[in-house]
Amino acid sequence: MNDATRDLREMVRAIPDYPKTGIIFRDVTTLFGNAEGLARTVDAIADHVAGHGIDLIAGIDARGFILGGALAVRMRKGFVPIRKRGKLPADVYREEYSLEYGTDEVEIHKDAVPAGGATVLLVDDLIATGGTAIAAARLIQRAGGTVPMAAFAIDLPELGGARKLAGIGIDSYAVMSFEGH
Ligand SMILES: O=P(O)(O)OC[C@H]1O[C@H](OP(=O)(O)OP(=O)(O)O)[C@H](O)[C@@H]1O
Ligand SMILES: Nc1ncnc2[nH]cnc12
Repeated sequence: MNDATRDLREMVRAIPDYPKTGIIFRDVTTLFGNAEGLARTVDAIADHVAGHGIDLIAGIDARGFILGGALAVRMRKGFVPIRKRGKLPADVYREEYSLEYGTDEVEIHKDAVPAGGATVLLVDDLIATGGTAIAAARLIQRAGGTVPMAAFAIDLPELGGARKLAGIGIDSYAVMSFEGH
């Protein structure tokens, strides 16, 4: 871990014994609320993915919209929202996935990827078990996109999400990681 990454980690608020789950909640509102924290997180991802032929950025509802939206502007790419069930107005594809507690569903517009396909960077604030990111990647693929890479502000490596993404051929990059969860 270099000094820059240590500074960013210190901007993430840890909430121990988060209600109902008992997890340490890694709160990015403090990171994104800091001008340097947000800009340097976005810059780190933009630098990492430069030269990989990304056509579009897809962000996951809700915290992935903050990072993905900022990154799309920084990279001058369009933004595709992957939303929780029932929010998108036009025809959708839907995937169900498991969380640490319970299940949820995400959707993408069927026409989110232009005809002929596109290389899409998947973005979210955090990867834990990987259930959300894998469901989102499937949606992009069903809409005709290719997903070579996914990028996160935070990885919780003990929960194995990045390994699961690698298992379906998606490289992941995280600006910082936290042991424990
Ligand atoms: O890797 P996983 O185990 O799937 O967990 C990661 C997901 O959990 C959080 O979202 P959450 O479902 O809490 O929704 P929110 O962004 O609306 O708060 C986080 O923003 C990721 O999307
Ligand atoms: N530990 C955690 N902190 C914040 N968001 C999460 N989403 C899944 N696990 C999380």
